[in-house]
Amino acid sequence: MEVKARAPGKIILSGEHAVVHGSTAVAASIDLYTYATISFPTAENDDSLKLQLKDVALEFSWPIGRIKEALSNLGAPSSSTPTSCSIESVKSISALVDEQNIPEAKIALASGVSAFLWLYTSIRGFKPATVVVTSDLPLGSGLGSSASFCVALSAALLALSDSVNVDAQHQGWSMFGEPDLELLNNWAFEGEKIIHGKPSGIDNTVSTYGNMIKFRSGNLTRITSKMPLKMLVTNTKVGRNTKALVAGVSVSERTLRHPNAMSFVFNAVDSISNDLANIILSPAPDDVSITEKEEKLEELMEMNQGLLQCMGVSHASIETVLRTTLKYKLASKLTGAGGGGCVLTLLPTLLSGTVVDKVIAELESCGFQCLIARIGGNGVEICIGGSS
Ligand SMILES: Nc1ncnc2c1ncn2[C@@H]1O[C@H](COP(=O)(O)OP(=O)(O)O)[C@@H](O)[C@H]1O
Ligand SMILES: C[C@@](O)(CCOP(=O)(O)O)CC(=O)O
Ligand SMILES: [Mg+2]
Repeated sequence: MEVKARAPGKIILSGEHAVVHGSTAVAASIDLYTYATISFPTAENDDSLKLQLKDVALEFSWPIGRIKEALSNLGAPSSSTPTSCSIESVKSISALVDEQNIPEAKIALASGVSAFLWLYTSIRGFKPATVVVTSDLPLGSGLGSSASFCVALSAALLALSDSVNVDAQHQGWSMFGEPDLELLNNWAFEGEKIIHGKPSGIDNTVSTYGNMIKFRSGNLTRITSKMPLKMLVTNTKVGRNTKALVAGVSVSERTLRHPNAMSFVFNAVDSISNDLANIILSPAPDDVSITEKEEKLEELMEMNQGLLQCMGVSHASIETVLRTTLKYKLASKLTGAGGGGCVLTLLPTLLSGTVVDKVIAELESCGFQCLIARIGGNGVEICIGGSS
């Protein structure tokens, strides 16, 4: 028996960082996924929990007895009640992760491994299994790999519990029902907290529900775009860590130093996100109105980028992408935590394919990697039997 879940990555069209401080943000799922597969030991004597992270070529194995000993305070698992990892459990889990000697160059992965251990033991308890994770997403680049990792794991784990309804006879990928999605999203948020420190919840929510959402203070509004939206995603390949950008060096510290100024910045972002959502939601019956709306979106993206710069999360590589796309009269903004990572560029409907090819060629000549993301699409899905 094998259970496989997949959860999409995301782009944030407007409002990253400010959303952590209570502003509205708009995000959409993209057709790049993280997959989590759980299978059970065949050998009777295999009493261990194994985690294989294929993208980073790392494998971990813990004897179940060792996990039980470290997390003896946990009690019976309660998959229907998402629970935060206590300070005491954080310490015990860190000890379990430290014992695995992750190479220094890959130490950023330790938080993901900790999130895995918390989700696994809280939802499934102390049972042996092998969990394999693979992803289409670049890790740590602003496309929400951490959230899709937590959503895919929560989905696969919950599918094996009594807390959700899954149709074991269904062939191929299937979606969860509404109450199950809420439970799964809340669990994924607990994992995302371990990776990010202080997440807003937008990434796990859009990965869970898919399509496009407006998000503010933990509440989501689903939105359906009334216009075609094509985005070029440029990965600067400059690595960074969301936790550090959210909490440490930049936004939160700047907010402490300049609370009034930053509250105006966050309010401006809130208005930009609401305006952006209204434009996307209003009907566009012909090419002229689509072009008008695209011009307004471009302006809002540029304004949002200016405010992200103001928050201190831009980067020289991001500025290079902005300058390059501007040469072709295209508007761009960073997406996700910034500090490197990915940049979004709106590709207007009437833009010729030749211009798109030229801008991509110029960006790639700078060492960046471009992709055109399909926006929207399903959120998390499950496949029992693992044939897909
Ligand atoms: N496929 C994966 N395999 C292992 N760890 C992952 C995977 N996807 C995400 N992670 C965890 O999430 C972290 C990256 O999250 P983050 O810094 O928030 O960037 P982003 O969410 O933009 O990709 C990684 O360092 C790792 O801990
Ligand atoms: C910066 C932030 O708004 C988005 C982070 O996205 P990512 O981890 O960089 O993909 C943080 C959050 O909302 O939790
Ligand atoms: Mg993340």
